[in-house]
Amino acid sequence: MSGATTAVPGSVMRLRELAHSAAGAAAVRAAALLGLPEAVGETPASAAELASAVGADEGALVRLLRALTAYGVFADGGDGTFAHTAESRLLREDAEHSIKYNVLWATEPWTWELWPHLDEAVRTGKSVFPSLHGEEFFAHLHARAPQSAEVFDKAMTQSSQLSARAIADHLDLTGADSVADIAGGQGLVLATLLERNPGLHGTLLDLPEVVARPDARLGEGGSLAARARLLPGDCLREIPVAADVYLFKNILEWDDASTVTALRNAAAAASPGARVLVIENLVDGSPEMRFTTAMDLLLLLNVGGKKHTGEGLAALMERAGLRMSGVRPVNSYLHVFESTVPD
Ligand SMILES: C[S@@+](CC[C@H](N)C(=O)[O-])C[C@H]1O[C@@H](n2cnc3c(N)ncnc32)[C@H](O)[C@@H]1O
Repeated sequence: MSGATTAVPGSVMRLRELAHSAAGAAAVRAAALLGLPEAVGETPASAAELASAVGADEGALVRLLRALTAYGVFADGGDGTFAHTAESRLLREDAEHSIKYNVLWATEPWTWELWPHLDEAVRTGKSVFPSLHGEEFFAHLHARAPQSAEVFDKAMTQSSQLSARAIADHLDLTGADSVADIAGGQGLVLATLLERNPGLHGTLLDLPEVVARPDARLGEGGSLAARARLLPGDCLREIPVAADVYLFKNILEWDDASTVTALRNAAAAASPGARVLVIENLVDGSPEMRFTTAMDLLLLLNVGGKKHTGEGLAALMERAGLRMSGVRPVNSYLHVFESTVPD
């Protein structure tokens, strides 16, 4: 090549990269599905070794690794070898803060079907899921995509692993005898709270398919089973549990009417003075706006829901008849909205 080169403006590159960002999502999903993060050990491995370990075409695998290294997922040793980075280690299932299932969940086949309909969802303000699949998202998942539902449960558990200790450090449950974790997934947060507060009893309410696969400590024979109750149910219909503290973590992400219904259902079951704590990452309080706003759009597409602003969430809690008593950060990205059930 010869002659002067004209630099492509940064804005052109940024917009092109944005338009092709599905390739990054696909690459990170492929790495996880191929088992590449497990195949790369503590010392750099050659492409040939990796291709043989994961059963891939070497030339194509080099291209995948090249794409991933451009995102900082794996490092190119420059001599035909590839090594782990902090990001690629998080894709290992055995990593301390693994987010492998978060990555798989965010890139499940159903997400690829939804994104092209974003303009339609923005026009209507409604989920496109029922018109595409003839049923609501969670019903569809449990009835027709049980493997995807399992990925979802594991993803939620991995997300909670990142914050459960901070939540237990943060929540002062002195004086409380009972806590109900509403839509608490497999119960990692509840188990952490019960371990931290030896006198506390807890109820885990979630959909039947989810409470059927609880955290091992809460299930039959588990170390906390004597203080735990597993309650299959639908919190949008009823929350049939009396507790001193009701916890809603990363669940009030439906349309506003459903969010208010869930909170009202808790208030209806509670005695005056019971605490209702909502833990969320916010679209106006997150240092990770690209992540939070992406989640916000995905929630619009799949359940017609949203991530909240701090003001918006507090307003919904008040609309449900709760008395707000404060908002505090739990860590760099989660906030706890504290309220009580009035007399
Ligand atoms: C985003 S996850 C959050 C799980 C958990 N609170 C956490 O932070 O790890 C949402 C949870 O809500 C549950 N869920 C969805 N709709 C529900 C409903 N109507 N009643 C009870 N649980 C529901 C799902 O099964 C899932 O476990």
